[in-house]
Amino acid sequence: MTIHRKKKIEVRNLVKIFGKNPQKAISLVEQGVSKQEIFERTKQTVGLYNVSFDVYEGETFVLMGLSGSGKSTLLRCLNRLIEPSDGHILIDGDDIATMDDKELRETRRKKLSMVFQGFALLPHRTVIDNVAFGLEIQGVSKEERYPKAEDAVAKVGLKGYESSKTSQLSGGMQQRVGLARALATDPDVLLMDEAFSALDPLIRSEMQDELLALQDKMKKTIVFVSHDLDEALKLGDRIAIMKDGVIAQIGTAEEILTEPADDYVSEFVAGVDRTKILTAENVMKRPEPVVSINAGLKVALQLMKKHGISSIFVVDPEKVIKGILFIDDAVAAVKDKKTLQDVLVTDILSVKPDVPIKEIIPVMSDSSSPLAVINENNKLIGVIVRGSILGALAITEGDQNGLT
Ligand SMILES: Nc1ncnc2c1ncn2[C@@H]1O[C@H](COP(=O)(O)OP(=O)(O)OP(=O)(O)O)[C@@H](O)[C@H]1O
Repeated sequence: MTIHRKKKIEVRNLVKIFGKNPQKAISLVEQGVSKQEIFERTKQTVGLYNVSFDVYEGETFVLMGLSGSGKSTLLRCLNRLIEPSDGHILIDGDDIATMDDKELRETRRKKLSMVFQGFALLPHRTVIDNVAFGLEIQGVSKEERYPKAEDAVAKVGLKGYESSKTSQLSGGMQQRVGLARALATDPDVLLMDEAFSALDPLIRSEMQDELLALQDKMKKTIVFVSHDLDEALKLGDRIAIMKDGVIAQIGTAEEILTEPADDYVSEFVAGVDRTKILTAENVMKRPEPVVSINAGLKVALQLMKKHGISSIFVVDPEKVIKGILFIDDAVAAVKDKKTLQDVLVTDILSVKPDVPIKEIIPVMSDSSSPLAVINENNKLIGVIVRGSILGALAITEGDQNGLT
């Protein structure tokens, strides 16, 4: 079944050249001249070149890349804080790039909100006033502003702090105020520019968790700029890796880790702890062979011998897992004239498909049995053996993280 998701943002052939003579720079980019050389020859900076991508409704899309790769420029083109040199940016099908001032103001007001790294708060005003301020500049009446601001303050966990001055709050709390101010207008699209980069690591991680929890409920479309790969992998439904003003790859965390588009992306993700990102689903094999609970021991034994395996999962006709049969038990049972049911081990190791490998490795290293991957109805959907994990991590024998 194909799921058709609504495109919220469509970026087409977006170009941004900083400087007075963009055309000269564009013709050099087209000839494959590097960004550095273009700058040396023309004094024009290639901010973005021919960038195209879609962001789906309800998606968290992360723009990721080294300093100067064009992330902020791209984000700021989306609400035209930076004017694109060329290309199209459709939001719900309407092209931001060609709107007149009035249409642009209206679209920003109704659909877009931005959260900045430096919080951009008014330090001597209270929390509630800062949040309401976002609504005030949109022309929302005072009667409407304050109830909306209170809702937003509660959403980000700052209930009780409404009358505190923002200058007296910690960095994490200030960023919550920044987030509340952006949420108060109930935008469809949140643009977040390195929103958590100024926070220390623990608070930052807390804010990331909070955003994930909020997003679970709000289902906004979020474009999030980060130069931190761990943050990108944690937050992004999909990630665009940028290099020198172009997108090197777009994909889910798993896609980027397992199928990097080029050497640049490979190097970029080389240091990532894959065990945190890859899940049971990414490393499982097809559950074959399995044996039916209604089959005899002899059939089970034949299957194990034919496939050279020492155990086999036993399922009912609906593929619901019933247990595991070990070859030694099966051989003994045939001799003793027992049935499959008599020697079936029902206490099996199993995981759900979304469990990270990090949690699976200790389980596997304590046991030689394969691990069953089951869905919410207890149907067997995959099997994990040690080799599948090692293969996915592509680690060498001397470095098996407790798997030996
Ligand atoms: N106003 C400007 N005038 C000239 N060049 C600019 C301007 N803004 C950005 N640039 C250049 O455009 C390129 C992309 O910059 P941008 O700020 O988008 O990168 P970034 O990936 O967001 O980096 P960072 O993480 O450091 O913010 C850089 O080479 C930068 O020097």
